[in-house]
Amino acid sequence: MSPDFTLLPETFKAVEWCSDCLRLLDQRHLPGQELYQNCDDASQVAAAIRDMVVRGAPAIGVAAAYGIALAARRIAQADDWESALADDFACLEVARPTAVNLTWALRMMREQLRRLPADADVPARLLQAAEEIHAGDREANLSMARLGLQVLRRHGRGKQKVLTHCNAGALATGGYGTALGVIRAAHAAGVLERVYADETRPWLQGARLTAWELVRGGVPVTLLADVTAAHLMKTEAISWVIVGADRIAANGDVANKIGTYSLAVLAMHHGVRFMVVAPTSTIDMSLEEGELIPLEERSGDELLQVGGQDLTTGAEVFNPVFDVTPADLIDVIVTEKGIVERPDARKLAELMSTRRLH
Ligand SMILES: CSC[C@H]1O[C@H](OP(=O)(O)O)[C@H](O)[C@@H]1O
Repeated sequence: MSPDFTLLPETFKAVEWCSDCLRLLDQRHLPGQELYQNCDDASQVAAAIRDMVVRGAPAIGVAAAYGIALAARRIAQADDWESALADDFACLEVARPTAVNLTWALRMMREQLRRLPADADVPARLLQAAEEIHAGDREANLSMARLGLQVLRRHGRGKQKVLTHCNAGALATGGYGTALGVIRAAHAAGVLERVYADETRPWLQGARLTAWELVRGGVPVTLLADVTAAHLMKTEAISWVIVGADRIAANGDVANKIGTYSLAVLAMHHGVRFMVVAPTSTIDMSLEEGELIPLEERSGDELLQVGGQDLTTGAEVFNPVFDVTPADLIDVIVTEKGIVERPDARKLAELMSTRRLH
């Protein structure tokens, strides 16, 4: 019997609606400080997404949905709501390019707006739609945690050691986590010996966020430099690499935090299984393959300003913050709608045509 790990306490909320504003845990200051930023309008939410106050594909989508709800509350009355909200949708849509959950959430909000009757209380109904997107993501996290635990049990015996990259936890989602949701469930079920977390340069999501989340959750975690991953797989019995995703193309190629592709190549070389955990809101069936996914490049300052030290030398800086892992390096994609082993275009199309939820 799987444990009822839905009861595991969450001691923080990355994204929270607070009566008349959106409260965001400012992830730029973790782990040292738990500071919050309140957003009153869509442009503030867009800036928070762009500046990574809030980050993580599902969390970005949830925040953007609340951004539209905030915009509608400020407008209050409109004869043509689509026109009245056009600039708000536009500023949110361009906040970050890779996580498809952003455009998915805004599409859901736009479809909801178009379905509303003429006499609807639009601000109230759009807030309700944003809250449903938020709740739906959390439910999806819990479904994926259960399904991912089944996969770990199917392929392994006893307590397992896993490696994760970046942060795909409660901080990156509507609550609980995708990759870290599976890891939390495995720990609660007694099948996890230890999580190894890559520091994930240059933004250090692993060192600053994943380590913080897992220690607070009582999950045994060891932090390592990204460059240590190869040695770890060579010397330790790592059974899985478990990561999140920002966009999955129709053929199963996965865009995720920079460094994920190299982990997949290392995992193949060392016989370590590779699991991607992502809600179907991360799957972009409009893109045939991963090379079509827009990969964000961020300021070179993220590499040059390290620990208060300025590493500027005049050298050019290349700072892509996502890469693409081809489907043939992925053993399983876990979604809330089901598990896809050895993903390919046919299997993903079949999954996306499924309405059932686990
Ligand atoms: C649960 S998806 C989290 C996903 O988002 C991260 O990127 P960023 O921190 O830049 O928003 C990373 O790719 C994670 O895997």
